[in-house]
Amino acid sequence: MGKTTIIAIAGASASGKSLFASTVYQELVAELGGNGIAILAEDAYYRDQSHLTFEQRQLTNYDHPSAFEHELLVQHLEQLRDGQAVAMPQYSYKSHTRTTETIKVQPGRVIMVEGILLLHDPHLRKLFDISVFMDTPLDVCLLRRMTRDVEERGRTIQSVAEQYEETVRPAFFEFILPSKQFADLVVTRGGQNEIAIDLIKSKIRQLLAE
Ligand SMILES: Nc1ncnc2c1ncn2[C@@H]1O[C@H](COP(=O)(O)OP(=O)(O)O)[C@@H](O)[C@H]1O
Ligand SMILES: Nc1ccn([C@@H]2O[C@H](COP(=O)(O)O)[C@@H](O)[C@H]2O)c(=O)n1
Repeated sequence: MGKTTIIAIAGASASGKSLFASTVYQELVAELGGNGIAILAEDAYYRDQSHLTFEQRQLTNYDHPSAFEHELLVQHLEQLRDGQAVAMPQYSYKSHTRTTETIKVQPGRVIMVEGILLLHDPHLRKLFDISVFMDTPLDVCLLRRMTRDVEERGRTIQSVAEQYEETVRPAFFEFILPSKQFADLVVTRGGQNEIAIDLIKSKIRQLLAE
């Protein structure tokens, strides 16, 4: 196998990172088959908190870099780059901790990883060959997060609003927005920007053909 290319997709919560990454992945898998492309989520690397009570887990700041086990993500990306499969943790937003399951991720010519603080961490940045930043207005992100977190993550509108004010918005300005300078490609209109999706797909097709 040739050199592995690692593509990072960063940006605010609910900016469309996961929709963007999964659209690129699914469309290429439908076209070329699953071999050669792998996809990881930074959220899977939230620290395990199974030793804490649910009430204690609710106090964690999930928008601060310390909430993530980036050391493990770095290790897994390095292993994938070196041709070894990894066991990606699985995370539950409802219980605020990892589940007991893991998913086996096979190495590929192209690895995509998406998450809010990927470009903030210099150790991770060193591993990325291509960095994308989803530049979606924060009010649009909040509205999308409100719907998604109530429908999919077991939250109430009030809890989403409180968390947004307390940690999500401050962390956006402290950590996420300043990391935009490290992106190669800045994408507007979230996970449905077809031109940006096509650009990344073309790049991946080209890498897979080399
Ligand atoms: N361009 C878009 N138009 C409409 N809805 C979108 C768009 N991009 C993302 N969404 C929706 O917004 C929500 C958050 O998107 P998601 O990809 O989960 O964001 P992130 O991974 O950045 O947190 C999801 O329900 C997704 O389907
Ligand atoms: N237990 C948790 C863990 C994370 N969050 C929030 O998730 C956001 C990051 O994920 P996205 O898919 O939205 O990028 C982050 O802003 C955390 O606040 C949470 O609410 N609970």
